[in-house]
Amino acid sequence: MALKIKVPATSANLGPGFDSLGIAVDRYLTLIVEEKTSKWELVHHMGKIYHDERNLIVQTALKLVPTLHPYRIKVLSDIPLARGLGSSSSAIVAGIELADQLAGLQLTTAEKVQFAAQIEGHPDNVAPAVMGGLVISTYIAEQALSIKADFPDVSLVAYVPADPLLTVESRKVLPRRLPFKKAVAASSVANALTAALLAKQLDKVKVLLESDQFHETYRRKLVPQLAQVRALAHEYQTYGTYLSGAGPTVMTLVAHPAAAEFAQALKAHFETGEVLALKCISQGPQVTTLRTQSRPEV
Ligand SMILES: Nc1ncnc2c1ncn2[C@@H]1O[C@H](COP(=O)(O)OP(=O)(O)OP(=O)(O)O)[C@@H](O)[C@H]1O
Ligand SMILES: N[C@@H](CCO)C(=O)O
Repeated sequence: MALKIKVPATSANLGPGFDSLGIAVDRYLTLIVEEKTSKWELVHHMGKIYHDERNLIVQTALKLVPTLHPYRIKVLSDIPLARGLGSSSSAIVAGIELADQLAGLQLTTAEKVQFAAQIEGHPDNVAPAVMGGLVISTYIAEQALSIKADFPDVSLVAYVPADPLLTVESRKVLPRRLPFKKAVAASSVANALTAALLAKQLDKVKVLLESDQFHETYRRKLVPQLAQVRALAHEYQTYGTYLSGAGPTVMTLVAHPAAAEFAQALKAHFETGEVLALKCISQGPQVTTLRTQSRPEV
């Protein structure tokens, strides 16, 4: 028997919800856990990602259970790496599910989010990767607290630039401090956006999603495509454009009937990069047991 673990991609921040808001989207990291081996062996075609115990998936699993026996694992992914779609969070959550399954830990959802957030450094991507849907997170006394909600029924169109941008680099341009008045104003925009999303008031979502004062101002020099996508989006029936995670992906909420046309317009506008039609999904990780003879569908 082999084990299959499938973890969704995520899009964090949603404009002003910096380090707090995130959604799960329909791209996946998939592990096929095959057989016990003498050393960890990760079989993949993902470029400069470790194939041995230094891999983030295994590192995470070993942090939970240092004595975990090594396995050969096939890793498949359609999540672009270091592009703002939560690839590292999916790897961390996959590592937690791996340890949970192999060692029979029976971790709770809250324990998985807490552990994943400790490794990732913030809960906004890992929480929806564990829980699915739209998740609003914070820390209270160093404990991650995450609330899952429905996301409005809209299409998501992502413009994924060709060049990667590591989160660690994109965080370096952020200010170390914000003046009190500015912090109050910025967090009130985030509060109102959360309310508008929950109340499905899409007309208000648009202006709030595009009024972030925490990070986009500082990061726009790293991602000039943000302003370009936003300007183009204003010509279509859209509900706001934001920098997905730490960038460089730029995400737009689009009314279903306008999604294909807007995606075409993005493709025509940019000579490089990729345009992805996505949707928010309510399911978190899926774990299934496979018969070894059958070829797994991924
Ligand atoms: N499947 C994987 N296996 C092992 N390591 C991975 C995997 N996916 C991502 N990583 C690691 O995570 C790094 C990218 O993480 P980073 O936080 O910079 O971007 P991201 O998670 O894709 O985007 P964001 O956090 O902005 O949504 C990769 O360079 C790699 O080191
Ligand atoms: N909130 C994080 C998401 C990327 O990990 C950031 O914007 O840096």
